[in-house]
Amino acid sequence: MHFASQLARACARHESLLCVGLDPDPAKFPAGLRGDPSRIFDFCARIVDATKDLVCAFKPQIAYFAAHRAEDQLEQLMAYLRRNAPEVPVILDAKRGDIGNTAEQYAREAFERYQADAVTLSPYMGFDSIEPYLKYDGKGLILLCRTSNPGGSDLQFQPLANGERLFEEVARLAAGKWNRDGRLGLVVGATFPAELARVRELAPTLPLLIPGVGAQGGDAAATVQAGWRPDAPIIVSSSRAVLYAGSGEDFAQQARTVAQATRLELQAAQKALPARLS
Ligand SMILES: O=c1ccn([C@@H]2O[C@H](COP(=O)(O)O)[C@@H](O)[C@H]2O)c(=O)[nH]1
Repeated sequence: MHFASQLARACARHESLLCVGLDPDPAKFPAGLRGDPSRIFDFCARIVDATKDLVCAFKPQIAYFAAHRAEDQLEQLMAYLRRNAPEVPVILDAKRGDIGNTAEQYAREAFERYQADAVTLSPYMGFDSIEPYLKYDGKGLILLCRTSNPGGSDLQFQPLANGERLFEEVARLAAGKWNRDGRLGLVVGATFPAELARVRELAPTLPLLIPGVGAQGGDAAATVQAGWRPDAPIIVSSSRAVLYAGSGEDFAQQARTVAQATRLELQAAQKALPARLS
């Protein structure tokens, strides 16, 4: 199934715009698992079980697995997600970007090895670095546009000859000539609601993956206001605030409590939108 359809179904079925980011850091694990990289899968599986009915997507971040030589546990987690939460699309956060023949290998990694439904990519090497991923039918490609970190402005805010800023050009390309079969989306940080609104203007229907609520301090209500429209999906991602909500035996229950609160905050913001927007 097409990534956009999977996402729309999961959003509707779970009445949720929330994505839980799976960034497993053994140093932050609860007592009993703490400091043990061989328990990465176990930790993530408990979080998945506790939140799978509350989310529109999961987003494992590949670095947290690779850094601990735990790619096998990422494979195990992807298989677990397919078995236990088949209705929830999985976005592999890998931020890949390279020349075509290397990109082919990264695409194979994301879509064949890990069987992700979508992958995050850096667009700064141009369209030929994106093209190999398009060979995988139905898969979503989510391009970095206006990232959530303060240093994102260093390059993404650079003005171009036409007066627009670089992130605006990325949004235009993704909504226009690069979006050959409607499978592109954009990453925009919740920490910059004004730019989020600008990206929504330039890319009125593209799915936006929005990290930055929770630990980075982005405002959930402002995010919905700036980015969500009924025909314009947003995927609001939170990792640490959910994963490490508790450090005791009840950590998964604590994660659920925070995920549920964030989901409800996003729902309330949807309902508060003026009728002309919703
Ligand atoms: O602009 C971006 C793009 C990606 N990320 C990733 O999202 C999560 C955020 O984690 P939190 O704990 O919720 O802050 C993490 O995996 C980043 O690599 C981002 O933060 N900003």
